[in-house]
Amino acid sequence: MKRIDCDLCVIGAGSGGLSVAAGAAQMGARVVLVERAEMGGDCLNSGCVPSKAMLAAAKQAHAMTVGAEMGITPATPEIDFAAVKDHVARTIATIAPVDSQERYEGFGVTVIREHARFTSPDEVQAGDTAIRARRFVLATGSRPLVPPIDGIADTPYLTNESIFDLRERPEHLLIIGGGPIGIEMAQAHRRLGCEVTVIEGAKALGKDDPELAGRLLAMLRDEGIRIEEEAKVTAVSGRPGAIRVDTEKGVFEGSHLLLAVGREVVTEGLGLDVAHVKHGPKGIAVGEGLRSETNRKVYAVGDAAGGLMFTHVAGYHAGVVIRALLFGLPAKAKTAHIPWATYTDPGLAQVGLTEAEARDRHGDALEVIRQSYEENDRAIAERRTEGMLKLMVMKGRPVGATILGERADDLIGTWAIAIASGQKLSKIAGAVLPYPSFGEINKRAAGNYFSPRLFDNEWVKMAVRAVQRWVP
Ligand SMILES: Cc1cc2nc3c(=O)[nH]c(=O)nc-3n(C[C@H](O)[C@H](O)[C@H](O)COP(=O)(O)OP(=O)(O)OC[C@H]3O[C@@H](n4cnc5c(N)ncnc54)[C@H](O)[C@@H]3O)c2cc1C
Ligand SMILES: NC(=O)c1ccc[n+]([C@@H]2O[C@H](COP(=O)([O-])OP(=O)(O)OC[C@H]3O[C@@H](n4cnc5c(N)ncnc54)[C@H](O)[C@@H]3O)[C@@H](O)[C@H]2O)c1
Repeated sequence: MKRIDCDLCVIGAGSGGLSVAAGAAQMGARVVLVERAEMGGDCLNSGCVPSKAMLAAAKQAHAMTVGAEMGITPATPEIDFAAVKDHVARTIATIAPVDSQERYEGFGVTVIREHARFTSPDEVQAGDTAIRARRFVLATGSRPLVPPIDGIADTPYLTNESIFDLRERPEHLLIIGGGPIGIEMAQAHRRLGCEVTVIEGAKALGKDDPELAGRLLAMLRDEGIRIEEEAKVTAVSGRPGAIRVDTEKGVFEGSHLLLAVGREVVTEGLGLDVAHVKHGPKGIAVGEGLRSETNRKVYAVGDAAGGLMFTHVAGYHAGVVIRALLFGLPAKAKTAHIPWATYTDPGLAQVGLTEAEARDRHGDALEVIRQSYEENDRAIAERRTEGMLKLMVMKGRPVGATILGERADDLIGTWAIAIASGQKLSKIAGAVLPYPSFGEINKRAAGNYFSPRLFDNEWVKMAVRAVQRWVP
């Protein structure tokens, strides 16, 4: 048995673990990083990257079918599904060097490619190496939840871990779950020539603003995706190519089944009880500082911490724990400023409070500003006017924003920065932006807050008249 003593042992080389290891090693800490599978974790190998690559191919295919109003004759795209998957694999391969073992070893990190588990509160075993560390970071991620549906054990199904390897086009993809995974995969597959049915037990995109999520769902239905809501699944059955899903709303039949019903945090096999690390079904029990309440040597980041499950959250967590671990400074992980986006076309993005949450918290003092894409010249030129920004404002400061439309994922960034830094709307209204850009939608919304205060204000009018009388 080899022995390593270090400052920091990071378990898991996904978005969270990689960020912690890179930051800590480059700032002088002795770091060991343990990964049992692919470097890069879920995001690179079976999450964000392959899903966005597939959506990009789908968008390209869709673009060929529209455009008559711009004078471009629509064409039926010929889709080579296996070649689309080659594009997905190439995308992963292009990004992979950034997360590679070699790169991390270049930072001075000792990388061990083994399963890690605690053997005591301050020691981890990985293969034939025992690692004693002053601090540990659990960045062990999550995996697709497989619910105990009747018949699931005998029915072939796909998850995000297998769907990107499928090289033949599913004739009819049934998707259980209308969250971001289900909805992104639904549009990608529909535009790549599959019949798609989404079976959702409650409301699809239920974590988003119901009004703008509802508009998006209507557009997806117009593209030919069947989305059944309030259809709780009672049983599944079938064989490859012939799947049946029984729900309280009826029976659905298709050729393939994708499970997209949420994630579960991986806690078993880690020796958490031996290490006295409290954990539950939602993940490792940590406080605001992401530190275990029962073993003060242990921190958890990313999906393992059981909160919002996004790559940028894992990266943010890394910054929080590095501050505490390396400099002993107090640090808290907050959530109010965390944005997210669903990368459909058009996209749906959120930061801060939704309208309903803001009304609950602020009551009548809340102002909701709406800005349609229809008034944006760039959106008109590109025939992408089917969008809307909803801005929740309290006393001149944004407290939430929801955007449905082209480039929603980029546009939400302005509001993420504004909310994180407590900026006033006047800063955004006063910004000079290039014309014609989609970004002007944000500026216009901020301007709308001030327009009635300036233009419908008798005091302003009186002041202007008075000054004009005296100006030479
Ligand atoms: C289909 C899909 C699409 C997504 N799209 C987006 C998106 O567009 N944007 C976004 O922000 N987020 C997206 N996400 C979420 C994002 O992928 C995750 O939030 C992110 O990967 C979490 O990073 P992590 O480091 O916490 O965990 P992971 O990336 O899961 O990494 C955990 C690592 O720990 C390793 N590990 C676990 N246990 C052990 C052990 N005992 N010993 C050694 N190694 C271990 C695993 O092998 C894994 O590599 C998506 C997720 C899915 C499934
Ligand atoms: N664009 C992005 O950033 C992105 C994309 C994909 C995934 N993700 C991350 O991955 C996480 C997991 O995504 P997800 O879509 O799997 O989970 P989710 O929890 O967001 O959605 C799962 C959906 O499945 C439904 N459901 C659960 N059990 C069901 C059943 N038995 N029958 C029918 N419906 C059922 C739920 O009501 C819910 O709407 C997300 O919360 C997000 O954090 C992010």
